[in-house]
Order: sequence, then C-alpha cells, then structure tokens
Amino acid sequence: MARRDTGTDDPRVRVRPGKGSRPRTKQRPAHSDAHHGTVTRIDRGHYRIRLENAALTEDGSGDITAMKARELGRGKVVVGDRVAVVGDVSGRKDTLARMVRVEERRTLLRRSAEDGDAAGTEKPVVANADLLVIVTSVTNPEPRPRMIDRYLVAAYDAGMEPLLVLTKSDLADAAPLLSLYEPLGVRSVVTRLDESSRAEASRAGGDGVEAVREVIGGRTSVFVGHSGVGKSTLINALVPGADRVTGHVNEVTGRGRHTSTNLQTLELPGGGWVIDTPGVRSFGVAHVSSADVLRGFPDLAEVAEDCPRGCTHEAGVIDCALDAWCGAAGPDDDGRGLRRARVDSFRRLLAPSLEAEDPVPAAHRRQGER
Ligand SMILES: Nc1nc2c(ncn2[C@@H]2O[C@H](COP(=O)(O)OP(=O)(O)OP(=O)(O)O)[C@@H](O)[C@H]2O)c(=O)[nH]1
Ligand SMILES: [Zn+2]
Repeated sequence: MARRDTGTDDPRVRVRPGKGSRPRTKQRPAHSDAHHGTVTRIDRGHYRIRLENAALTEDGSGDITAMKARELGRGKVVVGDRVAVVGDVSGRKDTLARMVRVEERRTLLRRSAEDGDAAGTEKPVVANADLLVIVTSVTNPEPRPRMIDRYLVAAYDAGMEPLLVLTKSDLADAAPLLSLYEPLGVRSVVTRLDESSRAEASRAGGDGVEAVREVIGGRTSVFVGHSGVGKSTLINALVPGADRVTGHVNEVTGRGRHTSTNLQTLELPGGGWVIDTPGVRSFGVAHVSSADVLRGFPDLAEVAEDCPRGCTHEAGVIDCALDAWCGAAGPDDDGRGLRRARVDSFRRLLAPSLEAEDPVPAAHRRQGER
C-alpha cells in the first residue's frame, strides 16, 4: 500500500539534483538565485504564488503567477507547497515565472477518489497546513458523524491537528455531538452565526468566532464541511472581505460543486491562512491504515507497541494491547471508563467501521441510492 512521501506523485522524488536518468547536456546551476514562495491557488496549470519577499513584485503584494518548469516532471504540486521560482517575478500582468523546485512537505492532506476510474487512488490536496477545521452544523443539515470521522482520519494521516467547529448552536444543543468527540480529545468550538441574534451574540463574544480565531491565528488551516453547514458564513466572519458566497450557492453556475481544484487561500487579518475547499464534497480515506490513524494518538501508540505484529487494533482482534490497557487502572482512569471510551472512539475511526455510511434522510436520497 502506498505510504506517505513515497508515491510517484511526490515531486521531491524528481526534483533532487543528480537523480535524473537522462544524461545532462550541461551542468545547470542549482538555481541558487531562486526566490521562495507558497502556492496559494492553481488554475489550469497556472500557479498563483505568494513570494516570501513581497517587495520583489511591482505592486508589493508578493503575488505572482508561475508555470512548472519541465525539469519538475509530472509530480503534482498542490496548494500550500513551498516552492522556488526563477525568471520574471515582477507579478506584472501576463508575466510568468518558472517554478523549479518543491520543498519537502511538513504535512500532506490527501483524499482517495471514491468513484470513477480512479477509485481508491489517493490524491494530495493541500501541503504544509497545520489544522483541519471540520465544520459541521448541529442541525439543518443534520450532522453526519461518519463523515466527521473520515475527516478526522484524514487529519491524523496528514499529520494535521483537527479542530471541530459546530455551527448553528442557536438551533439545537451541541452537547450530544460534543460528547461523541470528547474521548478522542479533539479540540472543538461551538458557533452561532444566525442573522437575527448575530449582532447581539457577537458583541458578547458568544458567537464563537473569537474562539475559532484564537486557535487558527498565525497558522494555516484547511476548512472542510459539506454543503449548507455554514462554512462560508464562518469564513466570511473570520476573513473580512473574503466574500465567500453563502446560502444555497451557485445555483446559476454550479461552480464549486464538481471540481476539486478550486481551493482558495485567504489571508487572516493578524497573520495566518485559511484554505477553503469549496469543491471537496467528500473525503475518501481508503488509503489510510490503522497505523496511520494511531499516529494521531501518541498515548495509544505507546500502548500498541505491545501488540502482536501486524495487529490492526480493531475491536475483537485477539491480544490487542489496547484491551489490556482498558482493563488496567491508571492515573488517567479513575474507574469511570475513560480509557475504554477512548479506545472505543479510536476504534470507530478504523476500517471497516469507517466505511459505514451515515443514514441519508429519505427526502435526500437520489434514485438508485439506498
Ligand atoms: N441559524 C443559523 N443559520 C446559519 C448559521 N451559520 C450559517 N447559517 C445559514 O446556513 C445557510 C448555509 O450557510 P453557508 O455559509 O452558505 O453554508 P456552506 O457550508 O458554505 O454551504 P455551501 O456554500 O453550500 O458549501 C445560510 O442560509 C446561512 O445564513 C448559524 O450559526 N445559525
Ligand atoms: Zn493492537
């Protein structure tokens, strides 16, 4: 099974000098004059890049457009990648710089395709992000815990910290959903951004926006969530001028519904980045193994070192050390079953339980769907 950083999709595999099999006609300089930046958007082979040294661009914004140099090969470059560019970095209209190198990735959010020819193959989505902000409404639409679980798995696999944001708390109690994720230790924030009570709640700090800002400030966050949960409303509150379209979006153009390439990078006032994922409707995690998920739980990973070789840690497997740990007393468990709850919650994130679908209300079923 493919593992992180080893796929042929990994640009680093191709960019290390001296590894090419083709003989070189002349020794190229290693682009020591290159400038560094971060990919903020990708549009049909054109890469929008924010340079570290914004003063290089004519308008001082640091934003330029670049194409991939042929020497980079076919490895995929994604939003969030740190890259080196040469050539015209003025950012003037119709100028194109050349992207010559992709730096090693600190984290890599991936998804596997769920349908079509590519089903099961994994795709890199965003590099170097710190947080996966999972936006879910407590009602309208109803929360989908299996989907939240898959997002969590994607975050742990990526090496990112998950943050659960429960929206629309003016409409229903967030407590039942919160209690589902408490044993996992997932950080969470409850928000209410309804039109009517908004101004009042916001004055009192009760809308939750400040609490979200505190967690994401100065960091790079990827926002995910299915349609209608209030993701755009939240992003607009966090990033003034973001102008994310809210409501039942894009009925005219349908834009943002079917494509997964239109990730948008927005700058947080006071520092940090928000990456919106308007086209990403689902997150297949077929490529993730138990061991990948375990990395998100250092305490359980330590316990699992005593497991038999190849243990999947799933419920019911023989001699899994997690079961013995649940039975033993410890300072972190005073008889209230905290260890058991944590292990059970962790196991919920493992295949095959993860494959289970959320029940879809009859009214939302399409023909042919169960
Ligand atoms: N009552 C209430 N309504 C909210 C809240 N947040 C958002 N809404 C409403 O929920 C609807 C959907 O919000 P959006 O922000 O467009 O949702 P989205 O997640 O971006 O959905 P897509 O744009 O389809 O991806 C809008 O009518 C919002 O006004 C909230 O906290 N409480
Ligand atoms: Zn085990």
